[in-house]
Amino acid sequence: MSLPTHVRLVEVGPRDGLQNEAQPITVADKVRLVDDLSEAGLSYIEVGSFVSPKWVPQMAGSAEVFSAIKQRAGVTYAALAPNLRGFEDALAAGVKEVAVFAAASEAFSQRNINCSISESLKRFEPIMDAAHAHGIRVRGYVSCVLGCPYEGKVNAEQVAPVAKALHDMGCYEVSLGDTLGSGTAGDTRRLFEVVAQQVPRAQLAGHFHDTYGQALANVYASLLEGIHVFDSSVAGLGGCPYAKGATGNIATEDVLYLLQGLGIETGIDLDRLIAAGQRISQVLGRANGSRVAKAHSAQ
Ligand SMILES: CC(C)(COP(=O)([O-])OP(=O)([O-])OC[C@H]1O[C@@H](n2cnc3c(N)ncnc32)[C@H](O)[C@@H]1OP(=O)([O-])[O-])[C@@H](O)C(=O)NCCC(=O)NCCSC(=O)C[C@@](C)(O)CC(=O)[O-]
Repeated sequence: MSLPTHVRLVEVGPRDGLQNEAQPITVADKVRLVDDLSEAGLSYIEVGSFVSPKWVPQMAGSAEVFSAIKQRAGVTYAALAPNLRGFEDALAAGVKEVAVFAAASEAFSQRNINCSISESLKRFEPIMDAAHAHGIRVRGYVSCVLGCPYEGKVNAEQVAPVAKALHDMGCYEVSLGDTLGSGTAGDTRRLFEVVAQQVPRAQLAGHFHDTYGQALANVYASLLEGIHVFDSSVAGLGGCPYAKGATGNIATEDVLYLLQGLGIETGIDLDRLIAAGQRISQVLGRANGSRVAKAHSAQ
């Protein structure tokens, strides 16, 4: 399969990245991050989550963040909603696109959203109805597509029915998440080959954590499988509160560098993106997780 000429990057740093930080982060710092990212040319930014603050305290100020960001034309600002309550809160905050999130592993589903996979899919149905009524687009996630922190190996055959269920209920795109970051390029190719029998490749995305250092190879393997949407996190921020030891998502800077080397367009300015990542890393007082940003600042 030939490589795409254009790739869309879904920036999940403000949500998937910051949700895992133990220290308090001010609304102003979150807003600055989102604005820096839109100014760097990201066209899709996951800004926050409308989840229980008891489960993920760091996302508690998401409505305030939405009301303070500079919303640029052509940029999608999205939020996670685990249930109808979350969807309604997102709607009240002016959110125009939401994401629902299921898992391919029962144990992770219980730890993350306190219900079984089938209960979660039932819970999403009223969200889909309400979203349809309000003209809101819904993206879907499947976590633990290549491994589960509680159950170990996850087969592509476990992932495909969950992805299909999300697609069938109206998610316009389903992002397959290697939450644990343990998958290899071979696993990734097989995953897309199997899932693409149920959901068109053009409606699938890759979401890779870099715990085992395989994320960039997995992006390349996905490109070879005809996937052209990837989730990534500036400065490699994050992890998952319910996947102990999992590191951040693949750094947006590193994916962008790979794509530029392949002549694939994204519309993102690498220098501005690196500056955004450096700034949030300083705010958090942690090393920048992007290899490209580190190399750039060493020059
Ligand atoms: C789904 C629930 C709410 C179920 O949690 P529950 O305890 O079963 O829910 P409940 O309906 O029994 O409600 C319990 C309390 O939460 C409140 N509540 C109920 N819903 C909401 C809401 N929407 N917003 C705010 N508050 C809410 C509700 O009002 C009640 O408050 P109380 O009476 O105790 O004061 C909970 O498990 C939860 O919020 N989980 C979120 C977990 C999460 O955000 N995980 C991280 C995102 S997923 C991820 O990172 C993976 C991904 C997407 O990046 C891909 C990958 O890498 O794999």
